[in-house]
Amino acid sequence: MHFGVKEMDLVNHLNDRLLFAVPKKGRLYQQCLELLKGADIQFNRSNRLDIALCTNLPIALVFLPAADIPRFVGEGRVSLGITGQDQVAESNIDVREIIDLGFGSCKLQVEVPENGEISDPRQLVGKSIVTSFTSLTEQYFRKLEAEAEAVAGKPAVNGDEKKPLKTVIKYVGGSVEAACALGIADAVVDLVESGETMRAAGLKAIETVFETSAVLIASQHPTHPDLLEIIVSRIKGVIAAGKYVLCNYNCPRDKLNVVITITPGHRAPTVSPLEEEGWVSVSSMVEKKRIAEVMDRLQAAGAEDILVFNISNSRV
Ligand SMILES: Nc1ncnc2c1ncn2[C@@H]1O[C@H](COP(=O)(O)OP(=O)(O)OP(=O)(O)O)[C@@H](O)[C@H]1O
Ligand SMILES: O=P(O)(O)OC[C@H]1O[C@H](OP(=O)(O)OP(=O)(O)O)[C@H](O)[C@@H]1O
Repeated sequence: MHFGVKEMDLVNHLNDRLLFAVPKKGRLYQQCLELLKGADIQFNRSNRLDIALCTNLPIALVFLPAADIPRFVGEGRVSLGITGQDQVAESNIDVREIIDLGFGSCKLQVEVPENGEISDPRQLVGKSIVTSFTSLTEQYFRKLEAEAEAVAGKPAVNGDEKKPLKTVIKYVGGSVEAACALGIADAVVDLVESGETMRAAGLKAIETVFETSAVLIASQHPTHPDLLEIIVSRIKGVIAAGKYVLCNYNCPRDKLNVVITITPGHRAPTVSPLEEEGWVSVSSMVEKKRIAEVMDRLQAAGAEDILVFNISNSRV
């Protein structure tokens, strides 16, 4: 971390500000910046400085590794943060998960050599596993070992944390996939999105340990609760705006009963009379991923002039 002299100056200006932790690089970085822009959280970040004061709100952004953000937020001095749900679960730290941000989706999976003998995670009990997620991996193998004991008819305490684990779990900080090829692991537990990295390393996934996406987290005791609520509702608005589109169409009044069941809207659709006798115009929010199917159904039900608009921001 680069807390230089300038940052020490900045630290002295932090007392009256809500601290908001954002990943300093990596997979979540770019989308976090877009989210902050959407929520109109403006800041200037000097080159290589990991603290930036917001210019339009009493907030300071702190740029930290995604893996460390749950700890900073859990300690309470940093009130808000964005990181992966995997990092929150791995850290075992008590923070409030506020909203699933819908990006950074991937799966923490058990990966083994594509052409090897292992095809079932139970074959890995007692073997060597390499991962950056040692806590989640240990929990997973504790459960697996307890199940194996139960099947063997021995008394099994489900996931007993005091019992030594037979499976060896080793930590590496990155390039986890290389561990099998380098002969230090029988399997790895790592994040998979497209599967390209895994396939390039000659590995295949045999089990999912955890499904994750980016999440907004808050400290249990935030320093500026009122400001926190404002930021949270701005971010919720940006996320909702990205999930929905606005659908407008015209239809004969006698078809209204049918079409509004297709576009019930967030609360209710807006229906306005048209100048043409017997016709109405309907406006309704629709989930973006369902819009093509909704347009098909509207057309089949007699709607005309169907128009779809992006929503740039919202408070719903
Ligand atoms: N391939 C991926 N697709 C989507 N989200 C991912 C992917 N890899 C990681 N993530 C999410 O991003 C978080 C941070 O991962 P990333 O690998 O970017 O961390 P980093 O170690 O801080 O960055 P870097 O890998 O550049 O050192 C992960 O905990 C996970 O929630
Ligand atoms: O399934 P894919 O789409 O190929 O993505 C998966 C890869 O992405 C992440 O690493 P990243 O590239 O962020 O670098 P890292 O290994 O340094 O963490 C993850 O650790 C995998 O290696």
